[in-house]
This record gives sequence, C-alpha cells and structure tokens, in this order.
Amino acid sequence: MSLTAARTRVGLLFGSFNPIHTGHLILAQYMATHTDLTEVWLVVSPQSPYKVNQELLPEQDRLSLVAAAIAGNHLLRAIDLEFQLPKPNFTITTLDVLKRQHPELDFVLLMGGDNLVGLAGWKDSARIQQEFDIYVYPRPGSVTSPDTHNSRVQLVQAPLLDISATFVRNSIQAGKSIRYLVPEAVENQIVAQGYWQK
Ligand SMILES: Nc1ncnc2c1ncn2[C@@H]1O[C@H](COP(=O)(O)OP(=O)(O)OP(=O)(O)O)[C@@H](O)[C@H]1O
Ligand SMILES: O=C(O)c1ccc[n+]([C@@H]2O[C@H](COP(=O)([O-])O)[C@@H](O)[C@H]2O)c1
Repeated sequence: MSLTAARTRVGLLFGSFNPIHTGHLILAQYMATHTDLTEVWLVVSPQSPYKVNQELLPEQDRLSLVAAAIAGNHLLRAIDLEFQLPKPNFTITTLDVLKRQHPELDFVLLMGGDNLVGLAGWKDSARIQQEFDIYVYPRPGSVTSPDTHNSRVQLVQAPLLDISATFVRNSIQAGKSIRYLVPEAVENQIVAQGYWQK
C-alpha cells in the first residue's frame, strides 16, 4: 500500500474559443469523467500564434461565452490567465506560470491529433513534451496512434463531434441556426449581443 496520496491531475484545453461549442464541451467533460483527471480547465487564449490573422471576438466576450457554457459544472473551469501574458500566447509561458502558481497540481495537456502533429513547431516543444503528460484524442484526418517515442503521450478515445468554431461563425453569418452546436446559454448571448451577425 502506498503511503503517498495521489496528486490531483488537471487537464488543460487551450483554445481561442471563438466561440466555445459543443465539440469542446463533450471532449472536456469526457476527459474530466472518463480519465484520471479531476478537472478540466479551459484556457482562453487571446491570441494563438497560429491565428494572428483571424478575426477574433474580444477576449472578455469569448471568456464570458465559456463561463456561460460551463455555469454550474464543477468539473470544468474557465481560465483567463493568458489575458495578462505577452501576445501571441505561447503555451509554454502559460504552463510555466500555472506550475508556479499551483505546485500541488499535475497539469496534463489535452490535444487533438491534428495539434499533436503541429506540436513540434511550438515554442519550446521539447520541454513541453518532457515536462507534461499529453492526452491526445483522435480528430478526423489526423494521426490516431500516439508517438511511441514519447511515453508521456497517451491516446484517449474520446467521443467527438465534428464541428468547429469556424462552422459556428459561418452558420451565424449565413443566417442559419446554431441550436445544439453551442449550449443554449451561449446561443442566447450570441444572439443578444449580435456577435458575427451581418
Ligand atoms: N469538435 C471538436 N472536438 C474536439 N476538440 C476540438 C473540436 N474543435 C476544436 N477542438 C480543439 O479544441 C482546442 C481549441 O480549439 P479552438 O478554440 O481553436 O476551436 P476550433 O473549433 O478549432 O476553432 P476554429 O474553427 O476557429 O479554428 C484545439 O485544440 C482544437 O483542436
Ligand atoms: O506555444 C505555441 O507555440 C503554440 C502554437 C500554436 C498554438 N498554440 C496554442 O494552442 C491552442 C490552440 O491553438 P489553435 O491555433 O489551434 O486555436 C491555443 O491556446 C494556442 O495558443 C500554442
């Protein structure tokens, strides 16, 4: 019997969340309930290094949509830490701050197979892969087998919904319904504020 208590493991889903949608939420909730993670934190990135030209809703509005989406869910948390960090937001910078702020927690990166392919090009990619466990979930058109050279990468067969924030934005702009693509509270806020409507 081990005398050391298991450390609390927290999953981190980084994203622009422009806007958050049901695909993000199904994934986050599954990770929080079907793996060894205790919670999943949704880290809102004001400016992803790869999305500098994309038209983004102001970060506070994106955060507010995330908060509306997860209201009352004690397993998920919205994190605005990157709002105070230099832009564009490099994930290693945020990870270093989170580790300093929460030495009692073990952070696990959640990543789609599509992002895992690009991870090699991320800032301090080698350090990210050495210092953090990464749970990879398959995404359509991406590699589904984990990198066997890196024992910290683990494949999680999460149920996925093939929708994107781009699809949600385009639907709004085309005057189509986004019912069920986003939670009702998010849809109500988008409609009330007129986000992405022409
Ligand atoms: N349907 C989905 N299921 C699971 N993960 C998703 C889904 N859509 C996006 N993700 C992942 O969630 C994270 C944050 O995504 P992001 O905020 O960039 O949303 P997105 O839908 O990919 O946005 P966009 O369409 O604007 O590029 C990324 O790691 C992305 O790969
Ligand atoms: O740190 C990096 O070099 C890096 C490069 C690309 C993307 N990221 C982060 O990955 C998250 C998802 O990015 P994206 O572009 O797929 O929305 C977002 O939080 C970005 O800040 C981070």
